[in-house]
Amino acid sequence: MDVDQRPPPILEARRLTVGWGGVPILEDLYLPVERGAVLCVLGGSGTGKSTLLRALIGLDRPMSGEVIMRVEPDPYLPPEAPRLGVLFQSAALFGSMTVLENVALPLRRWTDLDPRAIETIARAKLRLVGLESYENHLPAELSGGMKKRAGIARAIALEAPLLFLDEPSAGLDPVTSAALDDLILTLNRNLGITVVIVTHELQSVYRIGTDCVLLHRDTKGIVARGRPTVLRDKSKDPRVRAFFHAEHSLRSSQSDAQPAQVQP
Ligand SMILES: Nc1ncnc2c1ncn2[C@@H]1O[C@H](COP(=O)(O)OP(=O)(O)OP(=O)(O)O)[C@@H](O)[C@H]1O
Repeated sequence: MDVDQRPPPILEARRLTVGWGGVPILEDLYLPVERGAVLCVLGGSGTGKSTLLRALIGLDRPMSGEVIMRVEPDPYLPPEAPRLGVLFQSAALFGSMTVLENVALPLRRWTDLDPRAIETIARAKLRLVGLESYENHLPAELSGGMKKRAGIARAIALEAPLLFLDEPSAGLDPVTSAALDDLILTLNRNLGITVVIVTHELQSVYRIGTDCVLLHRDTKGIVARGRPTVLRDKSKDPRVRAFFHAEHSLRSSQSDAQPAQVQP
């Protein structure tokens, strides 16, 4: 018998049911996330991608099931400090603080480093995301893409090994969006950060995704899982083909069959 030599998943949702007001949106989900993956969560509008993300990061309590996160404790942080980073669609920067202060915030909250050390670390994170010249700007003075970069710098300020991104390219032009993809790849490949990303942008999925799950309203679950280009090219499932090829709409759930935006 083969013995599975792979390390256990860094994140594992087991028998997870999530929903609102007692009504399940996704039921009995099993979702392991491999260490080092860039997992794209895909699905039509309203299939529960954001709801799932909120449960995975512990922001909302699932109706049932559990989420197991296997990350090493950081000896320099208190045990209750977050070990995951999150970038919401809005980037959620504090408008009255400079970019540097925004990035320094988690360090001020969770470490007892002196202010100069905190500034040094925050500057290093800004350099990593290409915003070193903007540390004294206010968020309102940044473009959409820069705000996302600042949000990512803050999300990784505490060296989180897991990063969750909710539609990072929303509202960005294709060039800015591609540059953001490059940054996500750098974080993944150079720093080893595991990424879970909700996105509608298929070009981005093909560029950065090592793995993806396709959610579907009919089954309230995952209808396909695998490497995005493999699902696109090999799947015979009409729901998967509809999503990746925009060939036909689904008989049973019209809105769910809307394909992701395919750029030329
Ligand atoms: N705060 C909320 N309260 C009640 N219902 C909600 C809430 N947020 C989402 N829902 C419902 O849960 C379902 C799934 O929504 P969710 O935002 O998770 O889907 P999604 O796949 O992320 O959609 P989209 O791609 O349009 O962002 C929808 O029917 C939505 O109306």
